[in-house]
Amino acid sequence: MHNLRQYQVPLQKYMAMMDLQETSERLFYKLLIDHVEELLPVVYTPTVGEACQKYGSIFRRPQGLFISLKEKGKILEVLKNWPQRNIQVIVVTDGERILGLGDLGCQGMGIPVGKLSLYTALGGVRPSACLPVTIDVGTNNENLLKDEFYIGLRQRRATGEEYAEFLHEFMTAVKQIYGEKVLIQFEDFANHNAFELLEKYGTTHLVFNDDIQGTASVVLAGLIAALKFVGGTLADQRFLFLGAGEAGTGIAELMALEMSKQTNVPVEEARKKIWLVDSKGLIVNSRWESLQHFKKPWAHEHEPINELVDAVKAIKPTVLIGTSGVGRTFTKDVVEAMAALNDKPIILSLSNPTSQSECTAEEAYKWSQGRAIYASGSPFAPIEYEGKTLVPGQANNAYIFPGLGLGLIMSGAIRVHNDMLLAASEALAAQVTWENFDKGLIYPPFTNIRKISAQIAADVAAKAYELGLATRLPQPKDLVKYAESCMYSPTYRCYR
Ligand SMILES: O=C([O-])CC(=O)C(=O)O
Ligand SMILES: [Mg+2]
Repeated sequence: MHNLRQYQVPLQKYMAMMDLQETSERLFYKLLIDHVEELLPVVYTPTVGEACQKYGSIFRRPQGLFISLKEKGKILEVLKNWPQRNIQVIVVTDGERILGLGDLGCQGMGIPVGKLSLYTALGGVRPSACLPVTIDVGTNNENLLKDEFYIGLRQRRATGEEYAEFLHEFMTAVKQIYGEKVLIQFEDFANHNAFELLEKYGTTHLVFNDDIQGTASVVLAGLIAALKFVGGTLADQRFLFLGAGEAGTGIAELMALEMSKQTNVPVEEARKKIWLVDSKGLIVNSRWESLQHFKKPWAHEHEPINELVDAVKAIKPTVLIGTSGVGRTFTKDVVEAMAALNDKPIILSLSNPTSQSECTAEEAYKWSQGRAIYASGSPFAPIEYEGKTLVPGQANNAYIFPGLGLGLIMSGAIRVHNDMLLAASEALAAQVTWENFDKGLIYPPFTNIRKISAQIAADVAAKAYELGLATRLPQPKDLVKYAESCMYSPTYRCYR
């Protein structure tokens, strides 16, 4: 740690950590686990974003498996080149929508690598059971196509049937070589592929889209925790989203599902409490014809509104959620409008990395006179406000996917079910204490994350058994203990 702390620049720390992962995996994980709050922002959001942007020029080793269009027809053989055979989790991207940074082509590899290191550090999945994959079908990023250090195919993205066939070959090969119980996490695909892939493979593979489902589960957990302390139910809230992509519609759907369960109303009814704004304004019925299919459930009856601030004033939300991938969109007048409507406005600015955050923690507190309940996707430092220290929480997927993945693996689950996501949310929310909330937190600190992951894993596994989706029989008696016993730990012997 002393060594690492010599570096002032986050990207240098990142490179030093990547070198360490290569040369001494155990030490890498030992550091990451023992200093999780300090090192998470280095190996993961936000620094991983910059690393992906510069991936070609800081390239040292492949780190994961690149599967390019040139290997069409041979994907099974390519998978066999990977030195490990006993794979339990694959994180795969095609690099088209890396965080809120857009198309980074095959430089998106930083994301599967980073996410899988968290599977190990936070969720205890053995490093050798993790396989990072980047599918290279080209890039539409002109700067990368011209960049002499770009490491991927220099062609525009394959689309349509060519893309679908290539992905299908990959999905088929993965099941053939690793079996039915390998978990495939889709990460940072563009909207136009993400929803379809999840739907298409959800019935044949153990798949999970972190941007749609992981984000949803984390945000729902934060809201359940917040309501535990401020009072009220989900159904009492009015929600407004800026951004109607994977994260926005994913969160909205999971919340509607939870509301429908809590209050026994049909999910279509619950959806009416949730409003979304996209780049063309409030999503309303009159836009129906031109809406992408995943936005259609959110079109309600209202006159068109273009500006977010006007939508806030018209809809009067109690909760405002930013998932647009565009930074600085929660402007002063937007936050002030939320603060005028609510005693304790809940404001979540979820876009990543930090540069894309809808507003900073300081802005949310300052513009709401310290009243906002705020969390962000990328971390912000604590803020002093009128003598009180307010600690912004991090509403990041990293709270959920490692524990969820462990739960799926340890129960031998063969499909992911929405009820498992709800179980994960409730398990996470249950870990938030009054002491956390008093500081402004709607998530527990990351320092206890391995315990939290074990709890999430146990509850997810319990749900898998209940739903008849678990294949590891008989069911272990104490699932928390069992989860803990399954977790990889980078231990060192003590010789004196
Ligand atoms: O990586 C993160 O911090 C969360 C995430 O999945 C994304 O922003 O796409
Ligand atoms: Mg992502």
